[in-house]
Order: sequence, then C-alpha cells, then structure tokens
Amino acid sequence: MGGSGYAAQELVRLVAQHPHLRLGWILSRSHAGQSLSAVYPHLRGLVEGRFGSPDELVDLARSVGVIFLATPAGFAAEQAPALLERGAAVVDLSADFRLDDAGLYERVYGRPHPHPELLSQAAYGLPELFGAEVARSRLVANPGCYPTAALLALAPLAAQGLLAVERPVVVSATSGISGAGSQPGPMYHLPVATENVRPYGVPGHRHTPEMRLHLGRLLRAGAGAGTGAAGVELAFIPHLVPASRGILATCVAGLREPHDTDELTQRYAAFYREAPFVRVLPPPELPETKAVQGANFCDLAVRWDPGSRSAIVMAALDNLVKGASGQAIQNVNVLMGWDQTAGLMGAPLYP
Ligand SMILES: NC(=O)C1=CN([C@@H]2O[C@H](COP(=O)(O)OP(=O)(O)OC[C@H]3O[C@@H](n4cnc5c(N)ncnc54)[C@H](OP(=O)(O)O)[C@@H]3O)[C@@H](O)[C@H]2O)C=CC1
Ligand SMILES: CC(=O)N[C@@H](CCC(=O)OP(=O)(O)O)C(=O)O
Repeated sequence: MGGSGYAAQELVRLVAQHPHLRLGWILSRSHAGQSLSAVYPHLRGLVEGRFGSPDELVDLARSVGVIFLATPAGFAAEQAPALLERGAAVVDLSADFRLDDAGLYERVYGRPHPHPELLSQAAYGLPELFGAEVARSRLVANPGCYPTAALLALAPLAAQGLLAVERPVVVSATSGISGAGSQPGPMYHLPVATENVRPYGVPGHRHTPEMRLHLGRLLRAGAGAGTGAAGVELAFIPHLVPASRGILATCVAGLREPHDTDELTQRYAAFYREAPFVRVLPPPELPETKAVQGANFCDLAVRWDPGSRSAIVMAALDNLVKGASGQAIQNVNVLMGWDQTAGLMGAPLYP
C-alpha cells in the first residue's frame, strides 16, 4: 500500500528478487489502474502489471500472508486492526507503532492514537536488537531511518553498561533527499537542495524520542541495568545533503571508563557476530554512504576519543533499504522463520 512512493518502489524491487515472497498486489491511490512501469521505469521487464485500488486492501488481507504499509503516518494506525483480524501479518513502514505509549505518541505526532491497545502488540522491527520480538509478532513497526543508524551505532554501549548515563549522547546525522519521500516541500527541490547542506528539525525532530525510548530499553535490559539509570539523554541533529540516498550518523557517547579503539572495535564485532547486515569496520576504515547504496548493510566504525572521554561511533546505511524497505523484508524473513538474509544479500552499487 502506498505503491507509487519511494519506499514501495524499493519494496517491489526487493520482493521481486526474493526466493520465498511473491508479489500479489500493489495498491495506489493516485495510480490505480495504471501500468506499473509508469512509476517503476527501472523494473520494466522484471515486474509487469497494473496498480490495484486501495479499496481492495481490507479484503486482500484474507488472501495474502503479509501486507506492507508504505504510507504516511496515520494510515496504518487506522487500518491495522482490520488487516490483522483478517489474518495478514502487517509490516508498517511508518511511525504509527514505533512508540510504546499512547501519551508519548500524541505528544510527538500531535494527535491521539486511534488504537492504543495495539501499541504493546507491535514489535519494534530492528532484528539485530529485537529479533525475538519480531519472530513472535504479527504487527511489525519498521523503525525510522535515522533511529536504525543511531541505535545500531549505540546499542553495544548501552547494552553492555558502558555509557556514562549522566552525560547526553549526541547524534549528528546527514540524510539524502529520498528520506523525505517522493512529495517533499520546496526545501527539497533541486535548485535549493543542490550544493547545499542544512540542518533541520533542531531540536525536537520526531526521531529523538524514538531513539531515546529504544536505547533506554537496551540499557535497562542489558548490563546497563546496573547503572541505575532511568533513561538516556540524547540530542539529535539531522542534516539534509544533496544526495539521493544514504544516511551517515556520527554519534558521540561519553563512557564510564577509559577504553581504546581496538578494544571497542572488538566489542562491536563480537556484539554483531550473528548480524550479517552489520559490518564493523576495522581501523582505519570509516563508513561511507556510497559503500552501502542499494544494499541492506549498516557499516559501523567506533573510535575512542580520550579528549572527550567518549566513544565516537559512525554508521552508514541506505535510508530506503536498511532504513526502510530492506529492513521491512528482513523483518518478514524473521517473522516467517526464514533465513534473515533471504533475498537481501545483493551487493551495493559502487562507486
Ligand atoms: N523515504 C525514506 O527514506 C523512509 C520512509 N519511511 C516511511 O515510510 C513511509 C513511506 O515513505 P515514502 O515512500 O518515502 O513516502 P512517499 O511520500 O514517497 O510515499 C507514500 C505514498 O503513500 C501514499 N499516500 C499518500 N498520502 C496518503 C494517505 N493520506 N493515505 C494513504 N496513502 C497515502 C501515496 O502513494 P499512492 O498514491 O501510490 O497510494 C504516496 O506516494 C512513510 O511513513 C515514511 O515516513 C521510513 C523510513 C525511511
Ligand atoms: C531527509 C528527511 O526528511 N528524512 C525524514 C526521515 C524519514 C523517516 O524515517 O521517516 P518516518 O519516521 O516518518 O518514517 C525526516 O527527517 O522527516
């Protein structure tokens, strides 16, 4: 659902290459009845057919295994109960089920959640960190693109009790323009966006509470529980850069004890040993967005910075793949009990 959007385009590309998934219907409000090639010129000859109408959505939930909702925030919150009742698993790419508390949702999204009872049933779909939840869920809240990068970067520190929780974590990140979807406002138009780098949403971007919530869960569930910390203070500064895809997040986190870069790198490699999509880079390598373009990898590098007694952790991912549609398919692989890499081991495009 949301067939003409960027996330849906990427879902269709990835589903078409998947060994176990078969595309049933692609629904579009704006393109119902039109040929798929009107929106997917790159998939000509690979995926053929026409867009269906969203009027079919609820009935289709009886006959399909999984529904991907690649729609703006608000749609899934309304529709999910009817789809789940009819037997489909639902993967929501929007923010509707990422927060676990209706009050927080209302403060962040400015409207009450229409089905707060579902918030506790939804799994936060970051399989490297919460895979067991995803495996037993029928409703997956696919994380935001920036939180995916920041949480993968910071999880080993939070879960192992290394964070100096009295000091705020700072996440400064850049995103390519496709992060804003296919119908963005004037600041995303080429004449303004090209050769331009600008921060936005400072402070108070809606991904800040999403990061804080799930980092806090990792802290409480792991060795960090012993620190007695109630949560994590976190500042987030997003920037728009003139690229079509890619997120590069640089996270600065004060640590309780001194460390060194080699030891931290080994900890990260051990933490993600079973995570085929997280590539921990050995020094002196550093992540770059181009090295993950079109692929489901998140590249990480960590450095100890003695001058600030902090770990500096850098993460790169493709916002449309690991930040959205690749992760959505990885979640389906997990909830279906398939190998989590099924259909997702395509190499990045480089240069
Ligand atoms: N772009 C990114 O990098 C990421 C996006 N996301 C989230 O994924 C979702 C889809 O994002 P993206 O594809 O980029 O966005 P787009 O704006 O490109 O696509 C969303 C699509 O949803 C449909 N739509 C628009 N308005 C409504 C509405 N009121 N009700 C139902 N359907 C509607 C339209 O498709 P049609 O007319 O064909 O029905 C539209 O093209 C969003 O929630 C976004 O926040 C999450 C992570 C990363
Ligand atoms: C560049 C850009 O604008 N990026 C988007 C994030 C995309 C995303 O993950 O959005 P949702 O949380 O809505 O799913 C933004 O900052 O709003």
